[in-house]
Amino acid sequence: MRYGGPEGLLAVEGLTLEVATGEFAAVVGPSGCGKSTLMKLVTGLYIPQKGNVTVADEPVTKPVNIVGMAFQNPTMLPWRTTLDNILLPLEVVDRHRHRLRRNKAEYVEKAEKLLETVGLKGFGQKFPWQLSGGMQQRANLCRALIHEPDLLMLDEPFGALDSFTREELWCVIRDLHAAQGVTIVLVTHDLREAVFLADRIFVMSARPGRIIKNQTVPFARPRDLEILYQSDFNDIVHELRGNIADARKAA
Ligand SMILES: Nc1ncnc2c1ncn2[C@@H]1O[C@H](COP(=O)(O)OP(=O)(O)OP(=O)(O)O)[C@@H](O)[C@H]1O
Repeated sequence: MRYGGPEGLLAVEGLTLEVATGEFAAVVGPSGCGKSTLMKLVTGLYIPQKGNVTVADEPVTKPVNIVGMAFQNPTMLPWRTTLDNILLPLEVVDRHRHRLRRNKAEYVEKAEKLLETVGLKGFGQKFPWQLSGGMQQRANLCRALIHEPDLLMLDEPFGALDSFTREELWCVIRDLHAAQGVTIVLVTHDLREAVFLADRIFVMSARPGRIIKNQTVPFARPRDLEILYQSDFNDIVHELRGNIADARKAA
């Protein structure tokens, strides 16, 4: 994938990876290596000049609607309540728009249930600016999940949070993954986050990004936060850190 025409910037090249249905994959790598580009290619926001992207056995040729996305900065519309922000994807996607009009009460109930799952019961009528950063991230997750996506793409969704809130949200995501069987791809700079949450971790090279390591995480689920203090957990984090440092040096 090259940005800005034939002479433009080559963001990723020879980038191959496969994520199985229901799997939790994490993507880590040096800053600027093309992680967000990978997310945009998978979701069909960009179409690569060379190569193929396949989601649920279909070639990606336009934005994929079985995907839910959450990014680092929750972009909630300030003039809509949290609940109305969560319902927004249903208004945008054609297929859902008609159903939303007919079955609004059903969708409101679903949004309220999601809010409860992420610990925001009763906050639906608040405006985003009345919520803390961590609460907005939680609401952002509800918005990514409202249309019951088969694939959830998370791009640094907890980056801006303090470590306690981040760990709390790791558990929310862990439980969502266990309960809904959704396939998840998480881009993160936080190696502990990757090892805590993922079944498989892909390490990318420096730009132009490609996969230089495919690491299976051996820990059984459900994982408890206590695992963060185990030496075999930290060995994996340490090794990944070395892989990324080497990739940066090689750049
Ligand atoms: N729309 C765009 N137009 C031009 N260049 C872009 C565009 N988006 C990204 N790039 C460039 O492509 C390269 C890869 O960017 P990308 O955001 O995918 O990396 P990243 O690994 O997610 O970065 P970070 O870890 O810093 O968030 C960078 O050099 C970036 O400047």
